[in-house]
Amino acid sequence: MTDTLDDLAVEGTTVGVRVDINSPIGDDGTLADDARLRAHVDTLSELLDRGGRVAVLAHQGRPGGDDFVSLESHADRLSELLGQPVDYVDVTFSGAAREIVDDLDDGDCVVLENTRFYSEEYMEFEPERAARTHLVEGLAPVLDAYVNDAFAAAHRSQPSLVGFPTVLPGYAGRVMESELDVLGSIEETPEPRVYVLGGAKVTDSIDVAWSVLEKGLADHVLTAGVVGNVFLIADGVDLGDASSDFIYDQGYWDEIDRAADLLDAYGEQVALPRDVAVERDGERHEIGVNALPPKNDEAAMDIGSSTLAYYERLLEDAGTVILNGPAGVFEEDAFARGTRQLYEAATDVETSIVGGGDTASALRRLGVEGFSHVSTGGGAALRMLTAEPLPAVTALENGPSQRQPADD
Ligand SMILES: Nc1ncnc2c1ncn2[C@@H]1O[C@H](COP(=O)(O)OP(=O)(O)OP(=O)(O)O)[C@@H](O)[C@H]1O
Ligand SMILES: O=C(O)[C@H](O)COP(=O)(O)O
Repeated sequence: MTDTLDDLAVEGTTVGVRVDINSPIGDDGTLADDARLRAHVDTLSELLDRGGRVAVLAHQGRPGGDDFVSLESHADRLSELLGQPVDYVDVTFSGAAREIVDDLDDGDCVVLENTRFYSEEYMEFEPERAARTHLVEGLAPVLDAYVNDAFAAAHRSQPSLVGFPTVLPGYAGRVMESELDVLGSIEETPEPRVYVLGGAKVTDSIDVAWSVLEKGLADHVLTAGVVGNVFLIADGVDLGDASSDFIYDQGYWDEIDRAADLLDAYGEQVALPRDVAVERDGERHEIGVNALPPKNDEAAMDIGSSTLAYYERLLEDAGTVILNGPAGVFEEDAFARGTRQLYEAATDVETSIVGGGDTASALRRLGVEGFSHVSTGGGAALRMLTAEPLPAVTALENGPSQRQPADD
């Protein structure tokens, strides 16, 4: 069990708070969506209201990407969301950063620079080694405690996630606590349990499928999106060149063999699309799998109506549904139907859990709501849904035993 904010004596304590505010960035290089910032408001406000001195740590993007930008606009938006000044500092662990953190007063909040501007933060380490990186060795001396609220990054073994709790008392923030609560007790959710695997992360989805079927966690796995297309090809369906080339170009061709092996081992529990939707004459056109390949070699962009009816029947009997990834190219109106209808059907299941940051924002855009839990995490949620440990959570659990008394 990890300690939470209930176990931390916050007043007068300087706390390094790792959040995940890795967000879409606009053409002007600033924040384009604040959903992930909103998620952390409860944790940050609680720490500030209880008299904490808060230094926010976070990453944005990956080196080389267009979204690999500074956290200045994130700090501006956090200031609006928290209703108090939030300073931004363009360094993370230098002498200047230490001085600013050391000078914080009770209730002050500062956002330090993008942790990934420092090369070690984009590497994975064992916690003890991560504790000896420049970031952790530089900053830890001016911190009294570490709070990890970055559930969405908890599958990474990077210094800001596993190094700090190895040298400082570590606590789960409110986002982390609620994610661990819900996703950590997957085995206790009502059965039958159905996993819906869509989207474009084929390797991750096949890993999840193997794992949940092997562990007996899933009664059925429903496939959709690019994942469904890979399974169709693995099942011997000729999807045509457009879809096949797409899968090849995305580097997923070898996954077809893994999907075929999975079908050999667990075929009866894995549901495949019965029809797909393509674009023909500028409109959505559905084709049954027996009539494939498409005559004009159009790409399969969504699951069709027969598949939806079939999947809805399987969901009617489910006690729990766990969904990750859209059923089609939801960004285009004509191909959003599969995602909207399938996810809407899932809201009727007793326990419905959605993993995947992109999926969550797709659902917001499509106006689908009513799930038991929408996770802030993509990869992290997937990993937890297979009942695998997350390095950042393990580091919190194993951290220094020294704990401070809670506030009175
Ligand atoms: N049939 C399809 N052909 C091509 N692209 C597709 C198809 N179905 C879904 N997609 C694409 O998959 C993408 C989303 O998949 P992804 O796996 O990244 O979702 P996610 O799991 O919610 O993401 P994350 O885990 O990062 O939060 C969308 O951009 C969508 O257009
Ligand atoms: O957006 C995410 O999934 C997390 O912030 C982790 O980001 P990463 O995949 O770049 O490590």
